Amino acid sequence: MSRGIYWFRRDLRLADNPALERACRSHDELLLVYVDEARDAGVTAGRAWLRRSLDSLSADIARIGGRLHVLAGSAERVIPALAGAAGAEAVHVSALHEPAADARDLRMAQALARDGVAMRRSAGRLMTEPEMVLSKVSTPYRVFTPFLKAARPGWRHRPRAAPERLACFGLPSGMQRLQTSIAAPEPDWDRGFWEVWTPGERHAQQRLERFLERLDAYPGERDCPAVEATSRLSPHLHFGEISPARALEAAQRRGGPGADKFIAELGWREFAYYVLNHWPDSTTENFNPRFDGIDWRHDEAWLDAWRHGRTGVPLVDAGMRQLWHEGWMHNRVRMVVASYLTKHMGIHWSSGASWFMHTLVDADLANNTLGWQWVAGSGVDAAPYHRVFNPVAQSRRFDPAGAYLRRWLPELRRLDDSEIHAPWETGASPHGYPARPIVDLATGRAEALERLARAPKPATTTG
Ligand SMILES: Cc1cc2nc3c(=O)[nH]c(=O)nc-3n(C[C@H](O)[C@H](O)[C@H](O)COP(=O)(O)OP(=O)(O)OC[C@H]3O[C@@H](n4cnc5c(N)ncnc54)[C@H](O)[C@@H]3O)c2cc1C
Repeated sequence: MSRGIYWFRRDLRLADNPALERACRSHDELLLVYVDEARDAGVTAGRAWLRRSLDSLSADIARIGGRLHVLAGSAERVIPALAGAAGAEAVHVSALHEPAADARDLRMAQALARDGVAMRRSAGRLMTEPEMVLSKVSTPYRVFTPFLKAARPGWRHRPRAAPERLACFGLPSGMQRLQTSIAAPEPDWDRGFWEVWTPGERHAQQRLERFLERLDAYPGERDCPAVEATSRLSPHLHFGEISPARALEAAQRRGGPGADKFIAELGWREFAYYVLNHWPDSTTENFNPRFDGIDWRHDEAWLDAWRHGRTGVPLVDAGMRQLWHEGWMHNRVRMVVASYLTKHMGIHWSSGASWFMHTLVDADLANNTLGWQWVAGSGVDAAPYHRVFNPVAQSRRFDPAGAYLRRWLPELRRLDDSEIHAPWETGASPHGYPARPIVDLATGRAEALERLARAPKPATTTG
């Protein structure tokens, strides 16, 4: 009788999960576990999602005869102890493709090997192995378009069905004390999330199907925050409730210009992981060292106004309030709020990135870092620093009727379309909303450009 352990991480699904398929093929019985290591790491939107996603996965597993055990502790201790106590031959995982997590997997594989247990890692989270795609001179790509051109031919996919039955064995004796469950946030600040989201594999698949019906409109409407034109698959992809390959294959089957655009966006996710793997320091360091010399502003009151949607700039405030309420923000608005923080307010991108990591249900180290460094101008293939998004022009262009602003800023609901994007211009700012932007748009832009001009040019550039 061969026994294996399946350790779920960010692959919270049964279908199209190569690691799980391999585990089922390799053993007569499995022990299915999730190790909750972040119990003391504070409350985040992602954790609120995780709680429901694990409930959904547990129910799906139970339907096919298995059982998921959620255990508390450090995985580096829990997994080898479980393997030893259960007499498991192997521990199966999907690769995470985050440098720190991958280094830990390597340490764990070595520790397990000393006890005669194999660690089997399978791909599935990404469609591109970051190490496999290199330029002609064997260096990593720094620009998205050539990366996509090189990577995309390798994105082949044979969808895998979910296992029909799961034969599971129970926790070895003495291990029951590790069982835990993730507590609901207290107070229930996450309640707005569940008006728009349902975590879990089944809902991820349904969201994909609903999106495919609107795929033709995606290229034309994906920048309009008032329209539900994008897939909203990001939290499902982050937690692995659906594989990127499944989304790719479905879009390819559907075809058309919408499919090409959507696949390119999936490509940005691949690129973000690629950059993270080749430049692991980019999560904390400016990719472009010139940005180290910028005199960033440290202003808690400004940061607080930005976080809570009180800057006096309607599109920025609407975005930050959507983020707080839904745990998600439209991509166009993410760019605008990030630009306002880093350029107009002169606050370093890491402050915004860390707020996003706490408040987004799709908070993802790779995607978030790439997004912030891109907007700030400090990243790989970044927007040029002198590109300062004008939040009023963006608002007029992408939300001309102010529907998005009215949804999130009740104070401005009564303003007409000509006033709502920049209420201070006509003296229309209603009581209860800042009378003018915390940083004037023209002054903030000029100061941002001066700030960069003042930063000394480093003698050499890295990377
Ligand atoms: C400052 C900033 C921070 C961001 N932080 C995150 C984050 O923490 N987590 C996250 O998943 N995305 C992040 N993004 C990227 C992007 O905003 C979201 O992926 C997108 O809004 C999710 O909505 P969607 O699923 O409807 O996207 P769709 O347009 O339907 O795209 C499909 C999928 O492609 C991927 N994708 C799309 N755009 C990007 C992009 N620019 N970079 C990387 N992947 C992309 C996502 O996985 C997305 O779910 C950030 C962008 C910016 C500008």
